[in-house]
Amino acid sequence: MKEVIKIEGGHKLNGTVRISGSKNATVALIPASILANGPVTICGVPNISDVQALSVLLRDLGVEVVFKAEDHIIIDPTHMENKPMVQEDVSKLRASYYFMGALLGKYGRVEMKMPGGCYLGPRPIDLHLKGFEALGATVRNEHGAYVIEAKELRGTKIFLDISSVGATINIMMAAVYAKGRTVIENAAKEPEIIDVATLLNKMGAQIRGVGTNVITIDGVDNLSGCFHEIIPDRIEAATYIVLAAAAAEEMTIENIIPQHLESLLSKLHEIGIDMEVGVDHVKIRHHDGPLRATEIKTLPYPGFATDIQQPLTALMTQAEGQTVVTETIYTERFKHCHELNKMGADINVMIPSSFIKGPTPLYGAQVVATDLRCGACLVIAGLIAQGITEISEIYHIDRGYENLDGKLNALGAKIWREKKED
Ligand SMILES: CC(=O)N[C@H]1[C@@H](OP(=O)(O)OP(=O)(O)OC[C@H]2O[C@@H](n3ccc(=O)[nH]c3=O)[C@H](O)[C@@H]2O)O[C@H](CO)[C@@H](O)[C@@H]1O
Ligand SMILES: C=C(OP(=O)(O)O)C(=O)O
Repeated sequence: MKEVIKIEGGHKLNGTVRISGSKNATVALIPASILANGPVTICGVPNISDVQALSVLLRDLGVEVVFKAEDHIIIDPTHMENKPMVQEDVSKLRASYYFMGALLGKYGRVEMKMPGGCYLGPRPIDLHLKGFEALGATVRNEHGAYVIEAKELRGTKIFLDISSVGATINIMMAAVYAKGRTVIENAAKEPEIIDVATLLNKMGAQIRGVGTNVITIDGVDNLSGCFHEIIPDRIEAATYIVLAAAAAEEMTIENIIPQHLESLLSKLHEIGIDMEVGVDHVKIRHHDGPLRATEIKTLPYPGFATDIQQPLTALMTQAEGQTVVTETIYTERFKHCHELNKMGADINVMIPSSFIKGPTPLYGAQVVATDLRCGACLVIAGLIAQGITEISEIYHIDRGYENLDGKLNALGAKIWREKKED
């Protein structure tokens, strides 16, 4: 039996939605916790399947994991054992690659295969591996698994050819116990990287420069347990903001950091969305009259996030004129366009761009969540479509959106899950 999400479109949304802790921060904070030599408590942990998958990986390594209250997790690595990572669990998500940096940093050895996660075109990890090698590790491939080992990790200067989020975090984790100083140049600047460095510094690490493109890590001998609260999820926030712009009368999105969303908010202002930005919330009101088409180019933070272009595409089907989305991070990240066309959209993809002609009415159809943010895009399209939309492959959506159906139904949407024969 497989599960699908069904949405009856056309219901106007009203009310307030609270944004959960950041998926992309959480999935790095959890592996980073094993670098401590005592229990780490993290609060604001979203209830998503990526977190469940990571807790299985932790328990495989003998780490004690306790879920407390609603959103607290206690991770105690005191009795952990470094052994090869179980492939089936590793391939469930992208972020399992953070165990490479964390285990290498703590034990000088890690053995695991390629991580999973959304297929957005090729997603190599060469920059992570080059970074580990620069720190003194050897990397070899044994029967399809990476074996990364080092007698001693030594600080050095590492220039990233691409400012990769994953490579920046992974090298930072591998370097916290290295001898001497590591400098990462052309480092990524995403807010989730700052969150991970904040956790590591609370444990006792010496990391400076996060949020700029030069990060300096001075190796230390010991890291201790600590308490940390995760930043709000800027991609979940963006999804609900776009969804409100598409389908709400009046909706407030709360528990957000508006500075993390500036590239989106300025784009929404440009296309004519009526919004009020507060210290920790955004209020969106129904827009009378046509939205303006625009041009969007995805870029590393603080530029327009690639994870947001897919949800935004659903809204842009309702704008007057032609919107052009150009992907510079994952040039093949356009599968959602094909699904939207099944619902009546008029989108032409010529990699690395999509050309969205609007406005086009959307109609309920059977569509596939080919990846996480494609799923978010189809949910938004389903909310404004006439009739019923059925979305399959929804395990992608559950990787990154906490209680999506509950949050939307509380706002007045009609969304539910059904089991179907395979
Ligand atoms: C768990 C997590 O945080 N996922 C996010 C993270 O993914 P992830 O960390 O995998 O993305 P990266 O920032 O590493 O990727 C950026 C670009 O660099 C390339 N690259 C990356 C590493 C490498 O070794 N070699 C290489 O060529 C990638 O193919 C891509 O074109 O950042 C992406 C870009 O903001 C987001 O879409 C993902 O949601
Ligand atoms: C691509 C994403 O996730 P991951 O890197 O975990 O596959 C995403 O969050 O949009």
